[in-house]
Amino acid sequence: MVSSQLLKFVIQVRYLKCFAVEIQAIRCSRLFQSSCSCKPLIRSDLHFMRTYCTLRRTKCVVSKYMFKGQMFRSINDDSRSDSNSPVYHDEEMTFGERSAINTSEAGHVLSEESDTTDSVSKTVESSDYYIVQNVESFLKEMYMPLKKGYTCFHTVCPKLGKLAMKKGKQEDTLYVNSTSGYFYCNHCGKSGSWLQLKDNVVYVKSKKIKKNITCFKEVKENFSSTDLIHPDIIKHFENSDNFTMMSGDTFETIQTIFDWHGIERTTFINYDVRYRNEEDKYCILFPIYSPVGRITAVCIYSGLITEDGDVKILPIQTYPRSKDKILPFGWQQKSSSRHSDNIVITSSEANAMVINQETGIMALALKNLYQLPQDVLPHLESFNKITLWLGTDIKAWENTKMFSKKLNDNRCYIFRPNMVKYMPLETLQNECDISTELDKARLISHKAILTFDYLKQEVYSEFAHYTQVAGVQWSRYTKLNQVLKGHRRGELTILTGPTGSGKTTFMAEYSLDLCMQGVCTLWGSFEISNVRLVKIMMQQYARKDITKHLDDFESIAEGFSMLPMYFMAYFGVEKIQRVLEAMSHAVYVHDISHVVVDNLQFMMGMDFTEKNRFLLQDRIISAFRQFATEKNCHVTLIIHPRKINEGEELSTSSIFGSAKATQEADNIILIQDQRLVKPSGRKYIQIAKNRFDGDMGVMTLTFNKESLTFNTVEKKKTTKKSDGSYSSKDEIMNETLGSDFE
Ligand SMILES: Nc1ncnc2c1ncn2[C@@H]1O[C@H](COP(=O)(O)OP(=O)(O)OP(=O)(O)O)[C@@H](O)[C@H]1O
Repeated sequence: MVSSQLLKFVIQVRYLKCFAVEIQAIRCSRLFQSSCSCKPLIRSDLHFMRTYCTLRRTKCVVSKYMFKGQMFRSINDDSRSDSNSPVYHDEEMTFGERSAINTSEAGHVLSEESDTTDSVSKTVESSDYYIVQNVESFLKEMYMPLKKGYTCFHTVCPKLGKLAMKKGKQEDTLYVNSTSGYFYCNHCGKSGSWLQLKDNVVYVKSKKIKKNITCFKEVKENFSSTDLIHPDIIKHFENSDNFTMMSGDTFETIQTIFDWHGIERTTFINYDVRYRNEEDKYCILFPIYSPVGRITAVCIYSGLITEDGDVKILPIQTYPRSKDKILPFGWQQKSSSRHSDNIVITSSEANAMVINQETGIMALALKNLYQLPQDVLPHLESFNKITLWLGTDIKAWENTKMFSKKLNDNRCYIFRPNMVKYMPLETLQNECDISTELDKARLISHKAILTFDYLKQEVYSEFAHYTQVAGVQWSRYTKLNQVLKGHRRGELTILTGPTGSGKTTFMAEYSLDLCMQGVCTLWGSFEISNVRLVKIMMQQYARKDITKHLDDFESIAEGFSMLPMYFMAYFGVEKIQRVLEAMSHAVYVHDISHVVVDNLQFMMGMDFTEKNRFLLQDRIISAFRQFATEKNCHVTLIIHPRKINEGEELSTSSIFGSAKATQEADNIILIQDQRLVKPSGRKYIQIAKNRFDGDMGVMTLTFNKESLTFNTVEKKKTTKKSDGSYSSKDEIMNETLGSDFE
């Protein structure tokens, strides 16, 4: 809500010395509290601007039009300088701001829709992550002391006086993430975005007497807005008992059901784990504390022994059910840890407890193994050694590399594939020493030249886990798995098809399928609004027409909101630079591993000539290619095909632009739609390029109009005719082409 109220104004600033004219755009939510239109400026606002300019050693001239509550066009922008109509600074506009202006100015229907989208999904705001490059200079300009940590700058709460600034005690530290600008203040317990930080620092610094100011007034407290425990947690805890009350038999049964042999009863007690008996079902409640010792969630394991003597484990439930990221388990041991600068990050509550029980080292268990929330980074700043023990397979290795980068490679100790055979609990159960295993972890090497010995284990692991190396498998498109083998990080996929052939609809389900298996996805839907896209995806997610099942909307929305699916807050033509910035931001903050851009033509803007448009497209494709490789993130681009003759099938050369797109892509997917020329014509997906192993093929789809989903059609396999066509209409055919693919 606050961010939607953020409106921007432009002030003209004249430097005293050189009289050069500069535009300074400042955001300040305090100045504009009304939702869509600006309130006239008042005296204190002017005072604020004066202070800001004094601090920046600049002179401020406020246009009289500001008092009418209008925003002004930049005087540097000749084409706009004489107009009085509202304008926004493209690169500093948040989604909320832009929606407001779009609705009023251009008639785009974004603002209303964005709220609906937000209720079921997460929108990656354009915030001003690009300004984050200026974190350091901004803090210096504000005369804030500065120390560079592993992931954050350490400064001091702006409310504190000079003495505290000098002392820089840990309890007064303000952490500012050096990549995203996200902040956490130890003194106020508040956390928020870079914009909120900037806004508040300027505001607080403008006040001479700071005693009565509420620092970060409009910012919520970290991890929980109140001291109150969520009713869901209370409800579950009320009906539960401490492990001290548990009989020996029950303890043994629980150990058998969940295979927790080796974890001592005192360990459960130390972690304040509770249990509850529901008829023959045992529920174990793990409280999830915040780093500041506040209970934020409860994670419930349930299981039973059936009459046949089989163990049945039920799905793990976490309450409160919220789309906010769940913090890692294990902060409750922060104060009692025997190694204050050493921590292990692992994969489950049991593993975290075993590490702590056996070594005294604090261990955290990530709730989602594919996401490391940036909220925890400031709280990990004090640890000089972080050991990542996330798993023993290729997927865990990929996540380990990603998290190590995020946490700072210089302090992360990791297990390369095959360095450890077991996870901590299994290690204990196999009577191996946890400390000895932990000692095997190594820093990620930065050497430019590597020996074969160094790579050997990794290479072995790639051979040994061939299916995992092939990537995440689709659950709805098993045929796609046969051809593409899986969805891998770091690749570029191009999807093209005739206009209206269902590119967006197909890609929505394709990405949703992956996302439901933990592939964190970012959608850049420039062609259709996020609301329309989410509507399509929700139908596909629920596999039914929601208009006919409106009563189910809430439960479908709840499930959908749990998916790691994010949306770029852009619509229509957008600058490639901004899109790449949003993508980088999302990769860092939300650990995105799949970005979908629909479609490339919207990145090209309008001001290109026939001559340079191929050049422009080539540059854009190169930029996405580079992004995919550098960030180890899969990018899928939807591109319109060039005009083809009626009835002609698409091929790799039908992709709009020069040959660059097809060269850069790892995978090319074509939607062939012969229904456009004859009513009985078929529609199918053709894999026209597959760099991973060269297999190509076609997959016929049937469309379910109710749920907007595609079903693959399985029919008899037939052979390819000499003219290259297929003798059967519906089949999947693989043909190995070898590796001469470029
Ligand atoms: N296989 C199909 N059979 C019939 N209708 C389909 C099929 N696939 C998609 N549609 C419908 O066709 C319409 C257009 O689909 P979609 O927007 O996905 O196409 P597109 O190729 O992305 O369009 P554009 O060329 O405008 O980008 C939608 O209403 C969708 O529900």
